[in-house]
Amino acid sequence: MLLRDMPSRAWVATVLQWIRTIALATLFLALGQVLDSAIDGGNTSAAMILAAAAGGVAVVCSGIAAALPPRLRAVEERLWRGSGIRAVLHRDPAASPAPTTAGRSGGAHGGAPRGGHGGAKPGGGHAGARPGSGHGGVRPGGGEAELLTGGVERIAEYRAEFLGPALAAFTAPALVLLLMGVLVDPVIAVLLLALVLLVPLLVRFFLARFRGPTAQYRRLAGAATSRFQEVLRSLGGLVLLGAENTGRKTVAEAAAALRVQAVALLKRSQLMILVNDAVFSLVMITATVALALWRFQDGAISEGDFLAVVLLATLLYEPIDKLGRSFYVAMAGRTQQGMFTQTLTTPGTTDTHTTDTAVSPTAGTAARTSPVNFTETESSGDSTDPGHPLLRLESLGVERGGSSVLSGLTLDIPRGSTLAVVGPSGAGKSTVAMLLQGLLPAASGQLLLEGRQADPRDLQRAAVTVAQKPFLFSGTVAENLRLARPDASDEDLWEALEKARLAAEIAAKQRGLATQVGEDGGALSGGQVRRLAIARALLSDAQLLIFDEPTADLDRRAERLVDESLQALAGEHTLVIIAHRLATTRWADQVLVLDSGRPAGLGTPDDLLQQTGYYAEATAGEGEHR
Ligand SMILES: Nc1ncnc2c1ncn2[C@@H]1O[C@H](COP(=O)(O)OP(=O)(O)OP(=O)(O)O)[C@@H](O)[C@H]1O
Repeated sequence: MLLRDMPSRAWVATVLQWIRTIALATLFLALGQVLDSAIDGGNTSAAMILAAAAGGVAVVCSGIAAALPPRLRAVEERLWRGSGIRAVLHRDPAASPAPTTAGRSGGAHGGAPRGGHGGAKPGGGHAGARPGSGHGGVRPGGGEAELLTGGVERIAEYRAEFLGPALAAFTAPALVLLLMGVLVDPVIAVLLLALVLLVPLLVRFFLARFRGPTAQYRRLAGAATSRFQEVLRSLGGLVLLGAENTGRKTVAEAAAALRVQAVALLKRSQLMILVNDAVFSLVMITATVALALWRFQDGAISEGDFLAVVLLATLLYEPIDKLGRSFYVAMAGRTQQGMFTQTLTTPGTTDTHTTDTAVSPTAGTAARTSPVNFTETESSGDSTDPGHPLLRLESLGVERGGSSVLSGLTLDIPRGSTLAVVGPSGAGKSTVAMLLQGLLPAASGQLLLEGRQADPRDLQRAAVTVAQKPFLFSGTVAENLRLARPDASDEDLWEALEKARLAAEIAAKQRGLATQVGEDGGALSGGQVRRLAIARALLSDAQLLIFDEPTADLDRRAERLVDESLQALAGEHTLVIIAHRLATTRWADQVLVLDSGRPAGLGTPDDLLQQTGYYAEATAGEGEHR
């Protein structure tokens, strides 16, 4: 357990602690010799020099061993947080960076995360890139935000500051007892060994007792953060509705639940400290003194040996002492590490269309316990099979919340074609988008990607969704674009902007690609934000680009520009456009009309306009309102 999680650099602290233990044992043995020599009237100087030297080594090793973990902790924090952020980013179809090659400091299993791809499932239902949600989709959910902040700190503390010293502390008794057995008295050493062997049993007992409450505490902390974020995000709406108190109550309830769990956890911690200090150390010292007295009275050991044995015993309860002091660090760190790996890198849950590495879908237990186990897989991005349409849907059905929301959907989406999906509210348009992006499973029928049965991971890699309100990070235009391809040159960025019909407007800005934008767009208009998201999606090299109501809430001019930018992609890219405004579907190759979860029409815009039905009626209605 310890070894698997331990970063390789933490071994330095472990080795230093081992040297310190041997030095301290040497010091105690030398002090025993000093006492014996003093009693016998012999020369004590050699033993005193040895004691002083050993003491010096112990002090130096302790100093270095104490200085190392905080540095390692900073490295671990950076790597884990980087890995988590990348996993979240990769979930956003419009923000899927190609892999970087950040450093790797770990051993075979326990290394720090490297810049690979974390699979990421829509975090606890809050953060997924739900195409129809109208949100950017990249924001981490509350639980994930908690993981990426406090969680990462706990993980780094556990891996960098607990594991190395803990391993040293747990193995130190073996060294001490060996020295005691060889140099003082094997009988005392063997009997104390029996007592020391109780430690692993105690550790198991407490681990089992703490695991549940710690995990529960972390879950509640995540839920509280999530509620808080939700309330913050919807504060404006809540105020308008006069419902601030509801928001306040929600947060207060989550905080109260967290408080109760925190108190329960503290109580258990106190119990642990009591067991450590009052029981184990007392038992250990009493037993050692009793054994030493017994052996001394039998004449088996000298006064000096007696002193050495008692002093050496103080090194024996180091493991339980360490455990008592840092138990919470270990439990919190392990729990967070497990949650981090599950939430941000669970195999088979996401990782969009990335171009060269991905989480192994078959990753085993080791992979699930550490986000470092990214395996290289082949890109699915470029493989094309001209014999098949890019996507084929055969009698597809989808269920949500236990009810059928889509059924009997059959259609082909050829490579380079544009499909517009239209229909009244609740017809199932977003459901189709989620299905095509691998975010919802098919309940019936089949979905073929290039002629092969597509599983959600294939679809997540192949498709990218540009959400209705794309999320921009605080940073420059270039930084926001490079989320999709970190190694893109400025030329690549301009090319993508050109295709998205945004290049001229960015070039006209004083700072060009270095123009600062923010979460709300900053220097950009709503339409420009959407075209920036289109450019970002283009940079990702996805096979399928899904646009979720790309022109919703835009004025006519902005709508026209976004529409032009989409048209410019037609033919070269495979597009699926979820459209409210039918004007944006006029140039589509085929239009799918949905009604109450069933296909109510499929054809070219012209064909559908000739027929009576939703498409013709809604198009006419739109014309009247313009
Ligand atoms: N999370 C969910 N759980 C259960 N049912 C859902 C869920 N989300 C949507 N639905 C239902 O699925 C059906 C299709 O919803 P969907 O969001 O795909 O419609 P839509 O055409 O995109 O609607 P809109 O234009 O209003 O966004 C609706 O009946 C809706 O109530």
